[in-house]
Amino acid sequence: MSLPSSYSAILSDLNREVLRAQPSDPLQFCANWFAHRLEQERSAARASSASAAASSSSSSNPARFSATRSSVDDSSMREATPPMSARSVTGETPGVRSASPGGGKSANKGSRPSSLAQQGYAFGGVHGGGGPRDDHPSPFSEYPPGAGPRAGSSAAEGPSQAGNRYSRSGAPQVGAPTQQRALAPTSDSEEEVEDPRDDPNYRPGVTGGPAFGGGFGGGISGAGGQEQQQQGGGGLTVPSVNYNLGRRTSVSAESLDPDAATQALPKTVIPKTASQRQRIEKAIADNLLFRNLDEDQHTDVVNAMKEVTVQAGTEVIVQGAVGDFFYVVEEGSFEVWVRGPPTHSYAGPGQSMVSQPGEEKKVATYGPGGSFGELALMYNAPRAATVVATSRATMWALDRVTFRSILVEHTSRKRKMYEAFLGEVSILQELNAKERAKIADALEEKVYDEGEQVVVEGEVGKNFYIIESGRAEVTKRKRNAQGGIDEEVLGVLGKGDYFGVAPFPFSSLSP
Ligand SMILES: Nc1ncnc2c1ncn2[C@@H]1O[C@@H]2COP(=O)(O)O[C@H]2[C@H]1O
Repeated sequence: MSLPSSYSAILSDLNREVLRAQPSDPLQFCANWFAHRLEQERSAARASSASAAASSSSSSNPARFSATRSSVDDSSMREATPPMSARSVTGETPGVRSASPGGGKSANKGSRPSSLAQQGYAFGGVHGGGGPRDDHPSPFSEYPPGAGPRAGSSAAEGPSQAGNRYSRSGAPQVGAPTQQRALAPTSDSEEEVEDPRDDPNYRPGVTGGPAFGGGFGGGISGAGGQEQQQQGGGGLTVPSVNYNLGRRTSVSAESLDPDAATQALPKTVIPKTASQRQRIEKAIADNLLFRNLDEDQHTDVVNAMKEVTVQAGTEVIVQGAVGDFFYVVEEGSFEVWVRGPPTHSYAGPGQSMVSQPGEEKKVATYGPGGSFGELALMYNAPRAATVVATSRATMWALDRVTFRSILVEHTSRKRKMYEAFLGEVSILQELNAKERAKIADALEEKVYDEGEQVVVEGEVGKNFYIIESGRAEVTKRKRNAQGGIDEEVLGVLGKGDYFGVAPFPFSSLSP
């Protein structure tokens, strides 16, 4: 009996990479390489099936974005629309309200994994800034059994301990669905994905930021060494988790095997009852990340989710560890703690250096519908914070490979979708393709009903809006002779026009 040729080919590729990289930790290198390869192949397969579906339907069905525009952007609207520059407004002073039915179907609202593609797959090293605390039990220890500082702790420790240390101070905000129309960077969105380095809390050694606020992201890691691989009806392939802490997690890039895209790739499928599926749907209903997915992606996500129940005091995520899972909270509450970098003091000649662990601060809380653990998965960075349950809690965990392959695919689709549109927006004309791609990542489509206010005169503006389709009136309140308030229409905006607070880097281009 001989080995399958595809397997031999994979091993040849791996051997080549090992020879080239000469890793000091070959086992970790191989683990990373396989995980990366799997992500690439799944992403390519998704992209390939999506483009096949798109091309097979393209004759009768224009691209989604065109279809969106055509539904509202009729010729009369175009004629009624003055040149963009003349009608563009900045700032929040005038009110802007939708003047026509919100056009298009909102396809992609959501996440902004801006640096994902830029980072490629260069895994960051695990750094020590604020290592894991040693006073909380964790059935999800991200250490190999017996190897981590918390190896001896018991998962059964109860709420009393957690109650003392982690008094919950507030519920996470879970955004309700809104009627939307314009495209806005999600700079103030709870579920925005940001490069962790942009976060004010970011500091070297504590990678990551609160990208999603109440949003998403979480990581499990093979359930504390309890589980190295999950297997489901469909042949699950979750690489071993939790086995990386303290190891350098770097992967050298390899080219994508073009044939891989056409191969049937294993997906993570964890068998579930109908009621479990319903519970997942309810838990993710308000999460922007999941709202963006197409039907297949949605199904893949639900299939791959694993139910996890923890006791109060459990550290689901440990700062500094390698992240393997993203979590959505179904029930219960969590606190997020970030430990700052350690300080070092030196008393003088002959004295040794004294190091103090960094201060730990509570930075967020989560409750039902909240999600966490996305940062490490999106940015291939160590966990940016410790997340601890403050009550008994039930979560749904999504493995790293499924999370990344779906998100990466989604990101590239979103970029393609908005590429042409953004190229036509006057304020963005001077940007290069890469800069426009970054903006595409940040866009969130919102659909507004006719008459609905988008920004309100006098209120502090947070977003920058570009009109994808439809029209919006710019109005200003004026006192009339009778002492009442009239709304004077200053202008009408149309497709490609923009208003609101222009974020860097194009604020300098504002008229
Ligand atoms: N201020 C914050 N800094 C870092 N992580 C945060 C913060 N607020 C919430 N989190 C969440 O805590 C998670 C810890 O694991 P991740 O770094 O994967 O993703 C992180 C976020 O989902």
